[in-house]
Amino acid sequence: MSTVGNPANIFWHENPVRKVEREKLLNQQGCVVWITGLSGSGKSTLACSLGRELQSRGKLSYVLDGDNLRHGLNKNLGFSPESRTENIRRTGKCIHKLSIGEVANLFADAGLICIASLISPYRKDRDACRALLPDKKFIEVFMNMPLQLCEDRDPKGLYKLAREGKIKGFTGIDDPYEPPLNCEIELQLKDGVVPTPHEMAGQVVSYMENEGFLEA
Ligand SMILES: Nc1ncnc2c1ncn2[C@@H]1O[C@H](COP(=O)(O)OS(=O)(=O)O)[C@@H](OP(=O)(O)O)[C@H]1O
Ligand SMILES: Nc1ncnc2c1ncn2[C@@H]1O[C@H](COP(=O)(O)OP(=O)(O)O)[C@@H](O)[C@H]1O
Repeated sequence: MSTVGNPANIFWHENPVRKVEREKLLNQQGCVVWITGLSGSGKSTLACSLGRELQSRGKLSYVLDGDNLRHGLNKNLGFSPESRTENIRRTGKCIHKLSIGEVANLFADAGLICIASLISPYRKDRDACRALLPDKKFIEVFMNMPLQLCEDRDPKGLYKLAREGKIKGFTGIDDPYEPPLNCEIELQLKDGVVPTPHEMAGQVVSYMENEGFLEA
């Protein structure tokens, strides 16, 4: 009888190099910055700006972008509620698909600052990713931009297609986005103006500095 997939026959092998040692080497705390928000709200832009800012401070980060991962790791996934959940967190039903939450957790364990940028519309999925990580190592950043702004931007023309009924189940149009209830950072308009990517990245970096993530 095959024992493949039987957790009873799988054992944890301890790595002699501990996470704190890796963090000391990098002089930073491994963590996940999880950027959530509507399509077009600026997630990828913030992820890039934050990555650049951290790099300039000598901090090692890596971006996991939903759109990009759907070209590779998760290319067989669609946008049904089940697929979105699978994209973000392995449900255990499908052994071939990698969960971004699990991957982000591995990056954080490696000592990196993992920047995950996904719509991640469902609260339960984000909370499940949070639960994968040690306490306070999951920094949820909510891109709280109005739907109208995202739709006006529509850089890929997807909102237009969704309004025309040519894409079904589009987040914010005919599929829900559940805003976070207790995120660490909320980014929003200031006096009706969108902060620059640099300003937004600065807000995240300030939080990380204050919370001690940028030193071992
Ligand atoms: N139905 C539907 N709803 C929402 N988004 C859609 C859809 N179909 C395609 N796209 C494009 O896919 C990008 C979102 O992928 P994600 O992996 O971040 O989505 S999710 O977290 O699994 O919901 C998203 O990219 P971003 O604009 O960068 O968010 C869209 O370009
Ligand atoms: N802070 C910002 N100020 C002005 N334009 C922005 C800002 N952030 C993003 N944009 C623009 O909005 C569009 C969508 O941004 P993007 O980062 O692709 O969003 P998402 O990853 O959430 O879909 C892009 O054309 C981008 O240049």
